[in-house]
Amino acid sequence: MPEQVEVPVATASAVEAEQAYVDVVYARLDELRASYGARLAEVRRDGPSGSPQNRSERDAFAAHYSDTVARLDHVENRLVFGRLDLHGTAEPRYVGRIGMSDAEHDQLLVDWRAPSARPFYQATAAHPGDVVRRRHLMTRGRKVVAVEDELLDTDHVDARITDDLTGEGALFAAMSAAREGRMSDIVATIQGEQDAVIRSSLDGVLVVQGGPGTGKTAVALHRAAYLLYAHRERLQRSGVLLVGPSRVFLRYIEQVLPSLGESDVVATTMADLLPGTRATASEPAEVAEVKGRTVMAQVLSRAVRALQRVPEAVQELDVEGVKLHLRPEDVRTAMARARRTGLPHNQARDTFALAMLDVLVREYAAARGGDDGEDADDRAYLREDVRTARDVKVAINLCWMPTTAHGLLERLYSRPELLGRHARSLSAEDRALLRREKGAAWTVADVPLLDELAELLGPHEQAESNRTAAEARMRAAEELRYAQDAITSQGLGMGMVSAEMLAERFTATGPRLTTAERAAGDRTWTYGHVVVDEAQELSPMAWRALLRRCPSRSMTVVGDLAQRSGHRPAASWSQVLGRAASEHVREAVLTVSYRTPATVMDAATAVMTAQGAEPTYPVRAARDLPGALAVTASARGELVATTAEVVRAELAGLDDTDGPGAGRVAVIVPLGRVPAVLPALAEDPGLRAALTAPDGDPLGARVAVLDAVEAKGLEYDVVVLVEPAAVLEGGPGDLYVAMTRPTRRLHVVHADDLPAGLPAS
Ligand SMILES: Nc1ncnc2c1ncn2[C@@H]1O[C@H](COP(=O)(O)OP(=O)(O)OP(=O)(O)O)[C@@H](O)[C@H]1O
Repeated sequence: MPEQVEVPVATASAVEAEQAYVDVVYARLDELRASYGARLAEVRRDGPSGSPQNRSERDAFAAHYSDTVARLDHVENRLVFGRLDLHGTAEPRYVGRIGMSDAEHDQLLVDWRAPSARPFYQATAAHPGDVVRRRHLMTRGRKVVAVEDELLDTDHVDARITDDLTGEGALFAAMSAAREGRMSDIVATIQGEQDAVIRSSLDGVLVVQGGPGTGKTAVALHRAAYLLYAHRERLQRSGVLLVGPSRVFLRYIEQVLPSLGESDVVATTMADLLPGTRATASEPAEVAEVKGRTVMAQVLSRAVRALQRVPEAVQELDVEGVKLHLRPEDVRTAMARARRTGLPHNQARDTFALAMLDVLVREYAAARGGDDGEDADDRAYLREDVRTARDVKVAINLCWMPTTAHGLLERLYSRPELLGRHARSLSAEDRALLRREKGAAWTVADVPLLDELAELLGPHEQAESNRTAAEARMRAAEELRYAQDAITSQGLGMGMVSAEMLAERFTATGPRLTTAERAAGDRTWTYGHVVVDEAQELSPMAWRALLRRCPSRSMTVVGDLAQRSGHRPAASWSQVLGRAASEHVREAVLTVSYRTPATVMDAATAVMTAQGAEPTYPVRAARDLPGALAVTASARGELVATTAEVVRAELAGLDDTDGPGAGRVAVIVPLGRVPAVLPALAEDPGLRAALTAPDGDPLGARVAVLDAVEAKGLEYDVVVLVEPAAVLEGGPGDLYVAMTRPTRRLHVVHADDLPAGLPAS
């Protein structure tokens, strides 16, 4: 196992030769950018005028050109990273971020996702296929700084090459680079087992599991990019949904897909899944657990059904002084008819109301002395009398009450007698956990329940029209701004045309939205593929919400059961997935950790094993580093001061190795302690600047203070882990997550005893 990074030195002439090729590719990139940029400018110069049809076409072109320019801008870094020399062809094949041809249509670069790029990731000494030599090009900016060769021709096998790792020099350089607070792509160094997952078939549920740092997130993102490339027709129309554990995590990964040339993916968290609902409150884990149980689906379904009520006795209704009768048997018949439509509650109400009106109008007509020969106009008047009568409206509503998901869930939570009636399968203690005041903010665990209710209820006309009106107002304001810009930029105006007039013309064509934009705003949108990261955290109710969005069951589910929060370990993926575990599920395992040094990985495994929570999948660390694990004991009452000292020393260490200000440190503290520890550390003048997050971006600070749940999925050069015994109180998974975040060094600071399995020094 190599101890430190060794980028093989290639001959100067090889670097020079590759530089010449790389220059050609970048020159072509510049040419394409300039050409698309010019076309975009031309379309924009024509400005927002002309017929709605013209405008709509121009908008389509403008959107296409600006997408292409953005795509070309994003692939600047490491545009070319590989070369294959193949048996039987004199021309080498270059592999890069996107496919590119020169002006004569000769291929300059093969897209990494194309079938012909596959040997770059898959060929091994044992199975070289046609590959004689694989070359990794390491670049900084547009400059080739090194090349690394692997000879796969069996006559020249390099003894160092194993079947496990390809392009070790490039790989170790990537692994050891100082972290900048954002994930980068791994396109140049994808390993064989990862490539197999990335290119696995689109159909069915693929569960990708593996220990911390095995590249699950990286693989999930590259797979999304691969699927969009290989199945563009199918996925461009339906879209791809990516669900991550937190907004911070989504920011952490946000650059990866664009750098792979893909930006049309809807990325969200469970908290933000339901358009128009913001889940901002937090709640105890045991409350969330009850809300996540499958039985809640039954509870909600009963609550909706209870909105459909048959009166016990005949009711008298007054219509224009005439007494009509609402009979239980008529209500029952109308209800049966409405239920037979199979429509959600609010929509089926129309059928119910019409059927009831028919009965009442007949009685009304008879009471008014009319007969069957009455003409259509008369009947329409009679019907209108009945329909608008207050008594009738109230009675029909009482029998079939329209409502919103939010309103109903709020009533269930705040009225114990309602919950008692509909949630008999929950114990009294569990029901008490669900209780909350009206008007309290929503939590993440509420979102799947609201979504389930929205599905059962369907849109509520009044609530919906309020929302549509608000959206229309926003859109109108946007159109007005656009029109004002157009007037200013083209010197229109001068009393001839007002922004309002222009805006009115624009609205005729409506805004142009990408698939992702349309999908993100539509609760009922069904996606062509769904990727779920940190999937071990999702409740059965959350899976139901995701499955509704993916009827094709084409999903990539990524996670690690050992990293699950809380004290209820999951024995298997089928237990976690619940209904999502259909016969289409297939599992893949990633086995090598590219993040955490072996010493730290071994310590984390030992701690888990000592807690009786041995990790599900053994992980082999790709490397070790000297001094990767340090432990500092603190006097009780001086924990923060000791932590501050340790953090300062770690920052100084990074300054020395990577240059002033480079590298990131995370201080991981027990659940609930961030609000106390962060300001206390910030009192240290040596740390204040490093703790400051520019623009409030938590990933922007050089030193982050967070708990294990917030740290999920993230990584830092150095992790200072404060009081591991208390972190363990959140469950063994939390400590496992916390210990496996560093790429270089874990520094434990403790005043309490260390958890079993963690060596004292
Ligand atoms: N083939 C690779 N080449 C270079 N770096 C890699 C490769 N695979 C993974 N990495 C790096 O390893 C680190 C861990 O990857 P990632 O976050 O995807 O792992 P994970 O399995 O999702 O981890 P966790 O379960 O702890 O969240 C990242 O920095 C990633 O870029």
